[in-house]
Amino acid sequence: MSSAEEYSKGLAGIYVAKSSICTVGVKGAGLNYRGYDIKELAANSTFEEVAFLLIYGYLPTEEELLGYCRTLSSLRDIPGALKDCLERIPASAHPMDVLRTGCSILGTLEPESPTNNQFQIANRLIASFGSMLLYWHHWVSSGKRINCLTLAEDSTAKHFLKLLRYDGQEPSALHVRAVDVSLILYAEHDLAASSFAARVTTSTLTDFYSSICTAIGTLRGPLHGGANEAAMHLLAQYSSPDDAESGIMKMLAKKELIMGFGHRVYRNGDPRNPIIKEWSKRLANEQGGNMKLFEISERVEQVVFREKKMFPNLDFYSASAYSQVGIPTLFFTPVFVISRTTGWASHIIEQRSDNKLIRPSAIYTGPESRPYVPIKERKSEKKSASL
Ligand SMILES: CC(=O)SCCNC(=O)CCNC(=O)[C@H](O)C(C)(C)COP(=O)(O)OP(=O)(O)OC[C@H]1O[C@@H](n2cnc3c(N)ncnc32)[C@H](O)[C@@H]1OP(=O)(O)O
Ligand SMILES: O=C([O-])CC(=O)C(=O)O
Repeated sequence: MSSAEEYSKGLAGIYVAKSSICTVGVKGAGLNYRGYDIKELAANSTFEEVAFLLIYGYLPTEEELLGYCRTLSSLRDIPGALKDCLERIPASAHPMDVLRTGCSILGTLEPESPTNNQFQIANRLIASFGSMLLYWHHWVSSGKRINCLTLAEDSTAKHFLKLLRYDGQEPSALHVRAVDVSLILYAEHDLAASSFAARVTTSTLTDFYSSICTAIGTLRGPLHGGANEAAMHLLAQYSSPDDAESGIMKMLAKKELIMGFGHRVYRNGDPRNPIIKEWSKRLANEQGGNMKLFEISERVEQVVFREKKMFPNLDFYSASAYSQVGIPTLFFTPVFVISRTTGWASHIIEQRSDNKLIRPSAIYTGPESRPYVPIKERKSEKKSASL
């Protein structure tokens, strides 16, 4: 039993679970998914392979992978009742709220049961989050009811890009692979706030969808997954690397946070950053790429390192990479959802396999015990204008 003296704000440095899913910043192990180095996975595997690895615990054979890809393809369409609900969500809604809501509605239509188990729901959500988002997007932006199915052999990345553009054109192989690699990088990160939140929810023995809704809501904030969107808003303000340098210097002088920098666990760099940065540069060098955006990003990286010795996390160069493949800024964090559902699912499955209610304690700092004051004898203690 730990004591009040061992309290750690934000649970920093506190171990609260045993997990066999992933290592983050462990000396000598860096970032591994079930023992496999992220660099090797990003260079050689596909998102579907990594999803299988995380959910089922081992790398699939060729035949198993083929079967898994077929399963995901068969789960991409969404029920009519869900489409009806999506059509009622306003165009002004944040796309993360659309996914959180879509997940919740699917949970009412296809609830967890012995015939719809945790593995089936995990795959259903991985396969259909892109469909939910883009069905809503095309409806609210142009009144179009899209067909959420693309070719059976399309990967998750290709399905997403095809539905996003919906112009009948094939997305380039480079764009598809860039998104595929980013999905691999985003898939899992041990007890990041959203996965921890999912485990807390799971620990009450609730249903699978509730845990995923919790995780989406937690990922949405700019200190976590929402940082990729926030980083893009920041970069978009600058017209040149010099302009970016003076803007960042002003922010640092005011002690403002630079989104996409810093990390709770990594102290000397995020191992995913060089990989996504290389992809962002590669996209910038291609026809239609945005070299200026890459150069602005690189200058921001140099200035933040020079001034604060802080390094970019995965969210920073994901912003310029996603922007260059034509993903709208507001969809950056939803793409993170599609990928991280694999990690969340593996945490939900693991938590359930050896469950204990997660219920830590707080150090009480409120008033001493005091007598109840009858309402007629009370004087207002109001401190702020809002009630
Ligand atoms: C995929 C992901 O979710 S990765 C994380 C994405 N989030 C972001 O990029 C948001 C920006 N970054 C941050 O806010 C933080 O670095 C976090 C939330 C990621 C980690 O936070 P913590 O581990 O609590 O670090 P903490 O806030 O204690 O930072 C230590 C110091 O560095 C400063 N610092 C940390 N990150 C930043 C930043 N991005 N910009 C400016 N200063 C920063 C803090 O203000 C703090 O300064 P202080 O000691 O003078 O108070
Ligand atoms: O681990 C964290 O705190 C955040 C992070 O990098 C991730 O979720 O990928």
